[in-house]
Amino acid sequence: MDQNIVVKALKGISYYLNKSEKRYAFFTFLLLLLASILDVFGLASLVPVIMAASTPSLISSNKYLAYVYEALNFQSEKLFLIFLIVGIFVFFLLKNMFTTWISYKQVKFTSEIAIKIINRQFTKYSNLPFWHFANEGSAKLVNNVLNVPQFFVNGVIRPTFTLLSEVTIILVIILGILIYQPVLFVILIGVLGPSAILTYQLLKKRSAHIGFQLNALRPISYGILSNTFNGFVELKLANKIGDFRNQFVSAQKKTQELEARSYLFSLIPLKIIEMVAILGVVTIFLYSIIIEGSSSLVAIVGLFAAAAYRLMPSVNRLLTSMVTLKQSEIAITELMVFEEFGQPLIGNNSDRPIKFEKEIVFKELSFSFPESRRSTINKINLTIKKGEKVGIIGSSGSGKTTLMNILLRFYVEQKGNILIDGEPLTEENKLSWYDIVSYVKQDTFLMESSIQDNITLGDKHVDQSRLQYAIEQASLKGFVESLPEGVHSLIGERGAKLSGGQKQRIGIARALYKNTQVLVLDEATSALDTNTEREVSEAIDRLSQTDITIFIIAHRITTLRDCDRIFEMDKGRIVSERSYEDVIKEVV
Ligand SMILES: Nc1ncnc2c1ncn2[C@@H]1O[C@H](COP(=O)(O)OP(=O)(O)OP(=O)(O)O)[C@@H](O)[C@H]1O
Repeated sequence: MDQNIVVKALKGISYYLNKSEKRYAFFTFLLLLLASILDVFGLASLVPVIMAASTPSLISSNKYLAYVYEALNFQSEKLFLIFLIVGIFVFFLLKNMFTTWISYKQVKFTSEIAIKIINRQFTKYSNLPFWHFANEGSAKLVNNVLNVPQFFVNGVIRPTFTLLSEVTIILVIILGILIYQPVLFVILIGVLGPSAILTYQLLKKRSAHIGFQLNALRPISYGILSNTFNGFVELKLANKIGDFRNQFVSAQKKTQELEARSYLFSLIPLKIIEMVAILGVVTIFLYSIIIEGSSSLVAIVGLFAAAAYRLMPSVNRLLTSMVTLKQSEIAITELMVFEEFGQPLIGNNSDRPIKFEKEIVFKELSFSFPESRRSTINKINLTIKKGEKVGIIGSSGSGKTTLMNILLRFYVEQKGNILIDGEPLTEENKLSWYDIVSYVKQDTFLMESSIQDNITLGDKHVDQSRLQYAIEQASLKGFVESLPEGVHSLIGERGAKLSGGQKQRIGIARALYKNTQVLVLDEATSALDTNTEREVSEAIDRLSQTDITIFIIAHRITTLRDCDRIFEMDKGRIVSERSYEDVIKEVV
């Protein structure tokens, strides 16, 4: 037996259990054990009753039956038989009610653990630092949050329960045989033991390999599907759907082959154990035929067959659980990845609330990406007064977005800092900062839901007057009023039913609905046509009347019309500071 995988599984499970859950798990295991013992007892009790029914004289000759007969003071064998048969029925009825109840308890407990793991996985992956997040890719993230916990429950928790109860039940039977029939014990151990070990050894490596490959394949299929449906328009026009289908089918083909092999591996143990049991019977028979005077062996054959008959399903379940565990080993490993992010975000709004009344200061701010040799942001010094509208321009790759990502804390500076009214932005006050800062990107995030949900990000208790204010300020009023269902109209997946300008104005409305004091607009109008640019510019005009501090990263100079100051970036530095008029003059 590979102790490692069992120990690893037990450690993996106990990692997720608190003290009382561990106690509960142990208690459930004891109940499971009791249920298995009752199972064996139930089957074993059938034999004397059937024998007594066919040969009533056994009641007086069998010392156990005779004892019960006397103890209960029965006067007629017939009545005693009826009592035994009804008794057996009642016993089976109660036993099955009891085992069903235990199964229910066990299933409930397992799904509670599953929810706990899924919750933790979600927390972990939503806490990942931004670049880890970007590196992982959404297909892998979905797999790790959704599939791996399920894989762990079905492939680790359930088989471990089965494995433990089967091991105990096998031990109980084998010990019983040892006491009752030592010769049979030796034969059983000699025949079943090595064959079980060999079967497991045969399947072990292959099983781990299957689990590993299946886990690697899942995100691939998901990724291909997600690309196909996200890039539907482009792929159709480029006539590439066929290629994507082929890739998907080929990934699925491998998955199906592996699933089939995995299923086959779950069938093999029973076949081998059955063959070995028959081989055992044949061997004992041959031995008794060839070696004369060993007729007592025939009785042993009968007993062997009976014991093997009861042991075979148990040994089979034991082996299948081990094979499943081995296949799911990867789930234990995968669940342990990024454990350092398993706790909910530290810091909360009441800890060290950010107060923003005066200024934002970028002080000697420097940042470089782990794999990059030069600084992407290089010693930036800037002071922005509250309520100022600031434009940031610069060639592609000059560091504009990176600078804003540091302001939004998706990246953390290596040197210098950003001070809000003198207080540096840190992990501790990040959540409080997020209360007052918003980001409107070129590709605004939109949910497949209503306009209201998209503006309030699914608020349960919507502040209607704030919603109306946000819609008006974002120049969405006319559009919303033209829709039959108003703010409750659905916008399609990722805003499929909206124009580019409308999408971005939803983003602006979202920022206004939230009590935003600092707004970052990234490439606000670069992807828009002239008409919608005018609409978005109108929304920005309105915003500039408020006391919201705004950073606009723009390629179109006209978007920056309302900016108080415009900074130009080059190679991670601020190289100039100008007014809109100066910039316009230069361009002209
Ligand atoms: N996740 C990343 N890992 C490594 N390098 C990155 C990453 N993101 C951006 N960079 C690099 O950092 C530099 C600055 O990128 P950034 O996106 O800030 O430029 P930008 O000025 O906003 O450009 P654009 O106007 O094209 O959006 C670029 O050279 C880019 O290749």
